[in-house]
Amino acid sequence: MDTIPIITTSNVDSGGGETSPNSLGTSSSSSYSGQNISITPLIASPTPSSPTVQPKKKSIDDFVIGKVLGEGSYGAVVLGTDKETQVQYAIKILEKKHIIKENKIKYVQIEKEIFCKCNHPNIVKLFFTFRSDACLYYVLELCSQGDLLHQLKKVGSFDADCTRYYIAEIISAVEHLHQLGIVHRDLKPENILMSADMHIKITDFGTGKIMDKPQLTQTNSSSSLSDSTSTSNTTPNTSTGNLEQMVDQASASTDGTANPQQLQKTRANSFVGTAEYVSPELISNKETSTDSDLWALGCILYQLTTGRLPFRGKTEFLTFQKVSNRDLVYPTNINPVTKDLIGKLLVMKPSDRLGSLSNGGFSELKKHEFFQGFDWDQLYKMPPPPIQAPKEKIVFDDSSLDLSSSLSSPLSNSTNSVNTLSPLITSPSNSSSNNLISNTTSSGSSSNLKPPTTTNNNINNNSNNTSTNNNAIVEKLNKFLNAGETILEQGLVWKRKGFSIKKRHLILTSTPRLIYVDPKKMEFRGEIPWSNQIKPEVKGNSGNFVIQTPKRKYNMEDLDHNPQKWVDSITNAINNIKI
Ligand SMILES: Nc1ncnc2c1ncn2[C@@H]1O[C@H](COP(=O)(O)OP(=O)(O)OP(=O)(O)O)[C@@H](O)[C@H]1O
Repeated sequence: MDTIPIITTSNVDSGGGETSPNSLGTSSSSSYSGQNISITPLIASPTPSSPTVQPKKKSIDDFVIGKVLGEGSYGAVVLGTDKETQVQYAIKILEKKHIIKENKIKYVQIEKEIFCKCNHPNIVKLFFTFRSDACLYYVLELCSQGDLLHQLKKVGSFDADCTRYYIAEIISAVEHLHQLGIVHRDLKPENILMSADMHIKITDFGTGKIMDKPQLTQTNSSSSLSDSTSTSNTTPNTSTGNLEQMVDQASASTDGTANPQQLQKTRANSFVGTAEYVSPELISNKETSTDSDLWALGCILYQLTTGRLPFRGKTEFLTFQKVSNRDLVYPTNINPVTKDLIGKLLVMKPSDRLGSLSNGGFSELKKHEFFQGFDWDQLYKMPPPPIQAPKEKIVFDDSSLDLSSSLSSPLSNSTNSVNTLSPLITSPSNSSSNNLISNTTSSGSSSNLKPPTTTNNNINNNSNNTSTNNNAIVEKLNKFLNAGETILEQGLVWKRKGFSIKKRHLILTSTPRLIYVDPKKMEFRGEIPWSNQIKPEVKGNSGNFVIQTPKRKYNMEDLDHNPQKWVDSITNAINNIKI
């Protein structure tokens, strides 16, 4: 069984939810991964020059909250500017009630512990944590250039220099994790963010695993453990944790859904990351080790080089089958050295993967011909090369063409983490209904859920302007309509209430009614009471709008940055009723 031991670290949030500056500073000039370099100058601008010197306890009131940067399964991430220093951060807001309801306590705790342990220029830094009655806040290093997938999509695939540089940064970060005994378990371009100066920053440790023992390094002068590995001396503690206490306190004041049985189940279940990057050993026997990350690394190298996912079926089940059979097709004109490295990472037997402790470790991986002439010691001093496509187009043999694995396919707009494997493996029929198309549609980016271009039409009539995708969405929304009712406007919005930010599908109906639903679960969440006094108004220029009712103000942000459409549609609906 896949258990997740918890190691209590000295730098984990103090009890009582006090502000807790990350203990990064304890090794501010530490050597990690054997690179004797100072961390501080490498922190991407604009980051605090001295994250350790934070005498004052922080709270959310110390930050000016800006736009929503993204949404994860536990909550939203917003831009936050420290009022005192003007430094910008990404603030992850986790709703306690939601964490409890979704049984995510352990995952939230693991993520925080891993953030606290890490001290590497290519891993997102956690600077502060604090809490309010309703939320937990993680103040993180801001990565303003989106994620690696976003960068890859801009050019299709990376040229050799670019691939080598970014793979080297990923390797350096993964080596650091493994030296700390941390397995990421969900490495993929979406979890690799980009800083303002275009360095990669690995994030999303919610599915990470802290091994009982940190991975021993190879006998190699350039592989000493970093200062921060001293946390490995700490006592494993599987029963209590400050975060748990916090959430327990919260549960006392909510609906008390965090019953022990549920929590135990969550702990016992094993997250497997994302189908396309999952290693064969996880599929066959739910085994996970640092070697699983090497498989994912091979997948990422393939993806950056070719612009395609190495293993991609039309459903998760078919993807798992491809992984299990190592059903891998290379472009006909792939560089043989790159192909060799991919082949040595995508090896079925985990311990035979290049970089595995039993196969030379990271020092051997770094010596591969792919990195010939690459000065690892200079990695953090070199400016990143420009992101560009190779001069020669990547060519696949036509017979191997599987559009579903292409980056340009809408299927690959977003790959979603999946929880447990067993049902998907044993039940193909089940898996086909669980495929990534539906996952992507329900939880994917706004680009997948573009609203129809026309407004004030009966969208249910499937006008010519409406894409197939939109029709499918509208069809799904039909269940929220009353008899004879049609949709006047619909689209994804961020709905803000205090510091709670939720993604909702807002629907204006012909009755008229303004209802909002959970777009992932497709469940009704509420209704904005309609009256002729309702007043919609655009706020600023970043997609925000408010709907003022006699009793309450609803703050929204249109994900397509077209708040005007809501103001127009609502105003039209009011006028039509008046007439
Ligand atoms: N440090 C950051 N800087 C800038 N944007 C960020 C940062 N961290 C997260 N984001 C944005 O917020 C989104 C949500 O991040 P979060 O870590 O909460 O969840 P996730 O990685 O998408 O998925 P999940 O936690 O559900 O597995 C990211 O996809 C990214 O767009």
